[in-house]
Amino acid sequence: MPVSSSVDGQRTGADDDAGSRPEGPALPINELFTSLQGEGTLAGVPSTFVRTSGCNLRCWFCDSYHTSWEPTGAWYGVDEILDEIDARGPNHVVFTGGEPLIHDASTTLLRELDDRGYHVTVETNGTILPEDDDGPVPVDLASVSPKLASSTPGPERPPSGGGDGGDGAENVDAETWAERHEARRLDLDALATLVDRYETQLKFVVTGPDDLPEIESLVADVREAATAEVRDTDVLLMPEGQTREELESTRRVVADLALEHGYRYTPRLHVDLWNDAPNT
Ligand SMILES: C[S@@+](CC[C@H](N)C(=O)[O-])C[C@H]1O[C@@H](n2cnc3c(N)ncnc32)[C@H](O)[C@@H]1O
Ligand SMILES: Nc1nc2[nH]cc(C(=O)O)c2c(=O)[nH]1
Ligand code: SF4
Ligand SMILES: [Mg+2]
Repeated sequence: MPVSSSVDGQRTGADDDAGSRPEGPALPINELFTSLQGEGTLAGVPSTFVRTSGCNLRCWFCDSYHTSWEPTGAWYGVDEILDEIDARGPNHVVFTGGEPLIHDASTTLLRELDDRGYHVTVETNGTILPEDDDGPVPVDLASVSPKLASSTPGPERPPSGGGDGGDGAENVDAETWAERHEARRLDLDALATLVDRYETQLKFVVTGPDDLPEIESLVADVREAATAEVRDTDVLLMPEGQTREELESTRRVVADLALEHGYRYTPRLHVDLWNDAPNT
């Protein structure tokens, strides 16, 4: 089984409560664990996962909604997070969330990880760039998952966990969040910049064949806007599903779509192995 740690939400208050937030660069951490990378081109590689709380989007299917609009966990100093990563074996680190790049201290952590020689994958929705006043930060693999129209929540597709949109920072109703999600979910300039700066995989969550026209049109737009090449095998189709049972009904359909369009298929290895258990 994957190994979780003391940085797994035992402290209280994933908010700005000065009493629980350490001085200096810090991140609200939902979970920190060691597992096999379950998704994408590095699937199967032992990796330390750092999952932050909070997100700028509200995908109805989010498998990590507890980090995004029901934030749990606590603030940890970047130094504490680095100590925990150093104490584990893997050279591969996966920085995820929530949306990890909404936090100012994400760039501090990423620069430190680069200095220490880790291979770092950033799992991001592609709406925010990993950069600060000192410029772009080093990332070994940008694992970008642009969100399609089929991710937008609505009355018939309420967000997982029934979240009403409260994200710890401000409380707005579900309808407002649906509008915000729709307005924010795609930023072509940010996607093109990620492709130009980093080794990038575009990892789409596919709910069914109706998603393919939007994927094809978005990939064409990114190719047009970016200078770097986007190969068909850099485009990954990932079946939507938080549980083995859900994946059972989507993965064959999505695998066939990948074959048909020449894109790459990615499994959700961790779901196959450990279903929807936390810290996996
Ligand atoms: C929880 S997100 C965190 C990183 C970032 N916010 C993002 O969306 O890319 C991690 C990965 O899980 C994917 N994901 C979330 N819910 C999913 C689901 N129900 N089925 C398949 N993939 C899902 C996301 O698209 C993303 O690739
Ligand atoms: N094993 C495992 N692999 C993953 N790859 C990306 C994940 C994520 O939630 O970002 C993830 C995850 O939650 N678990
Ligand atoms: S972008 Fe979507 S999938 Fe990623 S954490 Fe936010 S709500 Fe979840
Ligand atoms: Mg996950």
